[in-house]
Amino acid sequence: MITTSDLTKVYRSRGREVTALDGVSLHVRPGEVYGVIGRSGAGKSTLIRCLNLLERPTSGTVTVDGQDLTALAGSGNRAPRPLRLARSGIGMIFQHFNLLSSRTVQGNVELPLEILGLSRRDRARKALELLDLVGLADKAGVYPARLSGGQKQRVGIARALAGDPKVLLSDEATSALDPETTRSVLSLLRDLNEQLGLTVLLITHEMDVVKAVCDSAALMEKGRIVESGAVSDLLATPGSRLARELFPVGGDLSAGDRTVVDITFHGESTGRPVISRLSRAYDVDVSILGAAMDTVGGRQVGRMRIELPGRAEDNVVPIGFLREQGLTVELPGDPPAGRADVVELSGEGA
Ligand SMILES: Nc1ncnc2c1ncn2[C@@H]1O[C@H](COP(=O)(O)OP(=O)(O)OP(=O)(O)O)[C@@H](O)[C@H]1O
Repeated sequence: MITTSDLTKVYRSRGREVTALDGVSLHVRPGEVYGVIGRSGAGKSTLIRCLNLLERPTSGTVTVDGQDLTALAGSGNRAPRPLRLARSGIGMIFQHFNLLSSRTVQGNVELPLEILGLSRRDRARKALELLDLVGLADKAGVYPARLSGGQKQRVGIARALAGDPKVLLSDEATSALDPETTRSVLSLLRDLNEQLGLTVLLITHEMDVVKAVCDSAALMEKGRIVESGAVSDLLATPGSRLARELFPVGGDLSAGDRTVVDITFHGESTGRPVISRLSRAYDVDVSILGAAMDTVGGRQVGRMRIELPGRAEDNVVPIGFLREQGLTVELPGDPPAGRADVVELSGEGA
């Protein structure tokens, strides 16, 4: 649904060049919620602004729903009509909501419908439908100043859906909200994704957002995507940084004649008594250093850090047993062998 190919953006100001995007190739499948995560300055905002041509990339292409947006002339808010039309298929929500304080809630949602040229009656009907969809039907006549942050973001979402977009871009949409409101806005995004088949690309600096709602994720650093893939694949991949950050296992690495093993349980393996079987089968004392269960991307996942007596070479057979049980097994003391610079774990079509 969204594909970028070798996207670069170089800013030039006061004789200095900043490469904000450095060859970003991204593939977001129709109907998925895709999170781009990275620290401040990684290039996330630049990426999202290049996706809808609010900024023109220096090179590379952006295709949304089969249309190459970079082939259309212009950029920014005052772009020529073909780009503005293409953009009506892409909704966007913002960290600080960007509502007009002089208009009521309904007036804010009607704004893009006015630009699309709908009659007063059709605008009102559509705006009320959208407000109902986001749970704010009773706030149509209220001004934004009287709304909570979560309600303002719901208005932002209703407004973003006015042009019946297939794609919704979210620029840190929950960063200004408290944890509970964040959860309810993310759950609304997930509902809209499921009900309307909406493809959602969100940028965030919070791992919890990715954990709560994303099917796929990409880690961005210094303008580059350094790792990407379906969250469930990432969790099953030894050495994945995203997996480690999404789901830190806890427990210190101990030194000496011991082997520390990180295990990820997912799918059917979460219910099996694997550790007691391991202990019985190999007559080995297993120490549990840290463990947690959580829901990631709507699926239950468990992580555990255990310690076995003896060095790694002495534990090849018990470790093999764990792998045979369908678990992802990592030896966190070892550097990941032969890892490529960029890890791409997406399934077909990526
Ligand atoms: N208009 C601009 N002119 C010059 N440099 C810019 C401009 N916009 C962004 N940059 C630079 O590009 C780099 C990426 O910035 P960007 O805002 O995309 O990162 P980010 O990951 O979204 O971070 P944040 O969450 O802090 O906004 C930074 O070094 C930033 O200073």
